[in-house]
Amino acid sequence: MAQQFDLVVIGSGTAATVSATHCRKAGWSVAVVDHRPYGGTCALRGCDPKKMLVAAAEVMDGIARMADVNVIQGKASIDWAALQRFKRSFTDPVPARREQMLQEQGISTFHGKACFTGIRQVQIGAETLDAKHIVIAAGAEPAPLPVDGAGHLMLSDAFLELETLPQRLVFVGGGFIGFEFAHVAARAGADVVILNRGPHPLKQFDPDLVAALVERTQALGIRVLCNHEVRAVEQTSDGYTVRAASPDGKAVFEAVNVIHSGGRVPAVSDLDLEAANIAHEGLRILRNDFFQSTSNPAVYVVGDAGAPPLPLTPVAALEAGAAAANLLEGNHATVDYTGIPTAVFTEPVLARVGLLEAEAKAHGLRYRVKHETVPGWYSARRINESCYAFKVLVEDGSERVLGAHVVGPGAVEIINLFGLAMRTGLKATDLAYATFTYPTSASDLESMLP
Ligand SMILES: Cc1cc2nc3c(=O)[nH]c(=O)nc-3n(C[C@H](O)[C@H](O)[C@H](O)COP(=O)(O)OP(=O)(O)OC[C@H]3O[C@@H](n4cnc5c(N)ncnc54)[C@H](O)[C@@H]3O)c2cc1C
Ligand SMILES: NC(=O)c1ccc[n+]([C@@H]2O[C@H](COP(=O)([O-])OP(=O)(O)OC[C@H]3O[C@@H](n4cnc5c(N)ncnc54)[C@H](O)[C@@H]3O)[C@@H](O)[C@H]2O)c1
Repeated sequence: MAQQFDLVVIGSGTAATVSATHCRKAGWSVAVVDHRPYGGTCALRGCDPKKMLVAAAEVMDGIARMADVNVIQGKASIDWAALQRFKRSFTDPVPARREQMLQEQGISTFHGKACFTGIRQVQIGAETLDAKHIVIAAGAEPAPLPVDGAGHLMLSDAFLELETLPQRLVFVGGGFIGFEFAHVAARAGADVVILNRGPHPLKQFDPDLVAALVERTQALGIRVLCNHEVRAVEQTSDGYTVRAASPDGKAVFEAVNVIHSGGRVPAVSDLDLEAANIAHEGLRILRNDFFQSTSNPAVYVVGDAGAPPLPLTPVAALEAGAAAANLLEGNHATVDYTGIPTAVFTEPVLARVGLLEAEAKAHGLRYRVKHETVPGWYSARRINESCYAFKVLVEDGSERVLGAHVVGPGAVEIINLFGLAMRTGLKATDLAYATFTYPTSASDLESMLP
């Protein structure tokens, strides 16, 4: 006999938790299902564990910068096993706590892989759930790469769990994961190569600031090779051989581990979307502005599973909140993606909010721009940081901030302030009026305005 619910949510990550708890608070009967430990990518296999590892890299970088000016004497090193234990002190309790939190609210929790067996029906192993509504919050997974021996690629989940750090690593892809993990691994003493298919690594970011970060990355001993498309990974007696197509023909690299950092796609291929008449183009479910399937009105799709414009945790939460409001009160809530910041947690951080200069040009906007490289500014000098640059675009007439881009100390918090301005309609003149404590990264902001 099928169990009946007002709402079944597939996933237990950020998007799932937000939509499930909102609907439960309104009195709906709600079920959540996940086939992996409860908590989702951000808390267990993404943002949070990654930034625990970054914490050690930050300290190592600070020591290296101060040692360069003879302020720090002696050597420090990362004890990788201890770092992993420290990380697990955060991640290990997450699944039980998340499931308990849901259950305490009266949400039923299921374990197993869900797939559709009807318009409003989901199967989990031997259990059948009938639902008035279903939210797909199944997240994303590493993209299948057309690489011979792709099965040898280590996934980001496994990298974050490594008990010992291999001495030689190759990253397949120069995006978020490649750069963030490479910066951690290099600070922990590994020999690291990033191979990127196209000419532009981190292509979502300002190319001038990416160039500054690449220079800083290479100064750490990390080799960043563009126009290197990985074609094959072969197992050897002590690791792997990586073969890539390169401008010079073929390039060959040896590594103990080869890590997949070549992009992620919505994790919807096992859901049997056809069984529920859910229209899709490839792995992109067709949804309207209210996050509802265009072909099955009982189904909403949110977070990474819906291929959002920015596959980030805060976006998953925003979409799930809007979808829950639409489920409860009828379709009315959309998400404004303006002014949502994003950052690459290298050391130093590269961050962005709003439009790239090329996008502002393509939109035909009239703007002025200030782009400077400022390692001489006090915030950078104080910590002997050589990489500090920014680019800020302000629209002529309206004085709206169109886009802001920073690489360097405090970049992420500066970008958060620009994001606040963009989301709340503060003008560049308002930002200039603000008075921040000195000397801080925020107090650099005024000098960044064009
Ligand atoms: C290494 C890494 C680092 C990241 N760092 C950041 C960062 O610093 N900042 C940031 O904002 N974003 C970061 N992200 C992205 C962020 O983690 C995601 O955008 C966010 O977690 C998406 O949340 P979600 O709820 O949509 O999906 P998820 O959190 O991925 O949850 C989906 C859940 O659904 C489950 N599931 C899937 N299919 C089924 C099924 N058929 N049946 C049952 N359960 C199923 C999965 O097991 C998973 O638990 C990072 C991602 C990675 C991989
Ligand atoms: N700080 C953050 O917010 C953060 C951190 C990590 C991951 N994430 C999320 O995870 C997603 C996936 O991250 P990612 O780094 O895997 O993807 P990405 O899209 O950022 O970068 C993938 C890169 O791999 C390259 N590539 C693909 N196939 C290749 C091949 N065969 N050889 C060489 N290069 C190849 C692509 O050209 C691209 O530059 C991100 O889009 C982001 O949404 C976010």
